[in-house]
Amino acid sequence: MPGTTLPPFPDDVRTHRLLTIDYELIKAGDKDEENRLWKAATTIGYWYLKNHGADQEVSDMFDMGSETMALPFEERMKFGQGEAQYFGYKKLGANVVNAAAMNLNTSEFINVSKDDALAYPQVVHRTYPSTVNARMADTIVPFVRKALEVNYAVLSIFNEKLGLPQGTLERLHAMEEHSTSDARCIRNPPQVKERAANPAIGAHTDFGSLTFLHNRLGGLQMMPPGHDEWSYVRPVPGHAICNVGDALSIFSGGILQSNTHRVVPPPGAQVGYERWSLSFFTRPGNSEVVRALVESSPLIAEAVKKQPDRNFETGFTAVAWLATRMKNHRLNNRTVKISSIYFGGRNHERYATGTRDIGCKPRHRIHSLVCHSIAISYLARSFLLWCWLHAHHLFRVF
Ligand SMILES: O=C(O)CCC(=O)C(=O)O
Ligand SMILES: [Fe+2]
Repeated sequence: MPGTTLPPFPDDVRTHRLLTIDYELIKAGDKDEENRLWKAATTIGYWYLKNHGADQEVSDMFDMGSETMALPFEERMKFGQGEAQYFGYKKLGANVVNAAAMNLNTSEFINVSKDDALAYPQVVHRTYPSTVNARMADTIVPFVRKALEVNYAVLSIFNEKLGLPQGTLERLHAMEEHSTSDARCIRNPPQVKERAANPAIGAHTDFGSLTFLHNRLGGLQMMPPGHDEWSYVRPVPGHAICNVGDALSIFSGGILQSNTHRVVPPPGAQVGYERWSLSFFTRPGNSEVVRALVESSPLIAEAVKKQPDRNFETGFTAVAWLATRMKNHRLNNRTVKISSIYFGGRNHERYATGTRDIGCKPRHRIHSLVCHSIAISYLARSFLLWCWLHAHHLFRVF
């Protein structure tokens, strides 16, 4: 990957255009740019971020990733994620990406905890491969600090827009509090088949609050609200792809959107290339409870009132919430669509994390009406058969 010339992203695949936010303008307090960021976060939950100033750190992190994946497999596995561990190395095929087909994912990654990086050489959660330790001070810590700087700037804008008391979101994600925040470098081996049935990372929403993502090849796809088909997110050089995760969406009473996405083999001529991506996930402090901040903001209280069917009280602390979500993800990717149902003139997709209204498309309505008609005629026939049997029985008795 590093140093390789990659084929361009094709022009003939469906993509979703994201707003591009300029981090230089955000830092300068530009109100128009803050409004554009707010629009992106409350409509689709995704945006590009340019001028983030992290290009060198990102490139160094990719080098760290390839050095780590070049270690002998047994060496990597010494630092493997156990059942309960979230940080460390995850081998290929450890998660299920398609519950029905029991397909396993085709990605491997190394997760480095924010707490371990910032405390290094002290160990807070766990130890890492030699390739990670060797780059802790001059690669990982600078990347973690940059990502945190970007994500805190974004959180402070959301805090103001949500009408929360100053510093509320920053406190919920306090740098000093231990958390599951981490940097993740992912490798997907080259694939032979474009749009293969087996996604590299199955459909999911991010569990935490904010994701700061960097990739070079296509393959990331999202399901924009109201759509029922996947769209690629085109990688743009020097632009991070940022998104809202479930925890922040819940804190905000659903005002901030966390959207479903997945990773499939790169499209077009990119398919035969190894795919790398790098994320920093900002997650709430371990002891913070994941629930809508209704007491702190009338705007959030109002939003929650308008969605009586959605549960904004998870009853979990952030650390327990992540453990539960991870367990589901490993056993069976429950954030994958479980079923589609049609009621009230709308189509709904059922996920383990809730039901999502995906709007109404005429062909779904027809499909749903046909299914309902078949079901009703089946029930009617069963009822008639039961009546006949019963009448026959009565006739014989009398
Ligand atoms: O690899 C990518 O482009 C996205 C990865 C992702 O969605 C994740 O790690 O949660
Ligand atoms: Fe993700």
